[in-house]
Amino acid sequence: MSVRGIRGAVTVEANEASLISEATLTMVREIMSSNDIDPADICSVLITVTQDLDDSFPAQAVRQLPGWELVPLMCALEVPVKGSLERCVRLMVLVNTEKSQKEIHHVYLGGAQALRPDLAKSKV
Ligand SMILES: C=C(O[C@@H]1C=C(C(=O)O)C=C[C@H]1O)C(=O)O
Repeated sequence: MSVRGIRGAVTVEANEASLISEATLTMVREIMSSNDIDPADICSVLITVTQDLDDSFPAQAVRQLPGWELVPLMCALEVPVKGSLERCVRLMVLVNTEKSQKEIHHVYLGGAQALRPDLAKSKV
């Protein structure tokens, strides 16, 4: 068993709490299903948001998912690099798994696919 990191990123249509929650949960569900993860095996989750998303804490939505009550969550601001992708929620999930690094599926959705086209396309 090793600790592996799984990355996710998704863009949000507008700075509204419901849209931030919806996009974040879509990304979380896709990470969980494509990597066959049980929330009890998650060590922690770091969520970053770009500065233009200030209508809610995405962690509050994630915590409502069944089985996620004890998963340690943390939100932070993404590095505000000039000209970088707007309205983006990023995730780093640390999980205990038997999978190798190559077997991990990272999830880039919507406009965030442009961040890592190499990962967005590949399903190892
Ligand atoms: C390219 C991304 O955006 C930024 C750059 C990263 C990188 O170069 O690896 C990782 C996270 C972000 O700080 C991404 O989210 O993948």
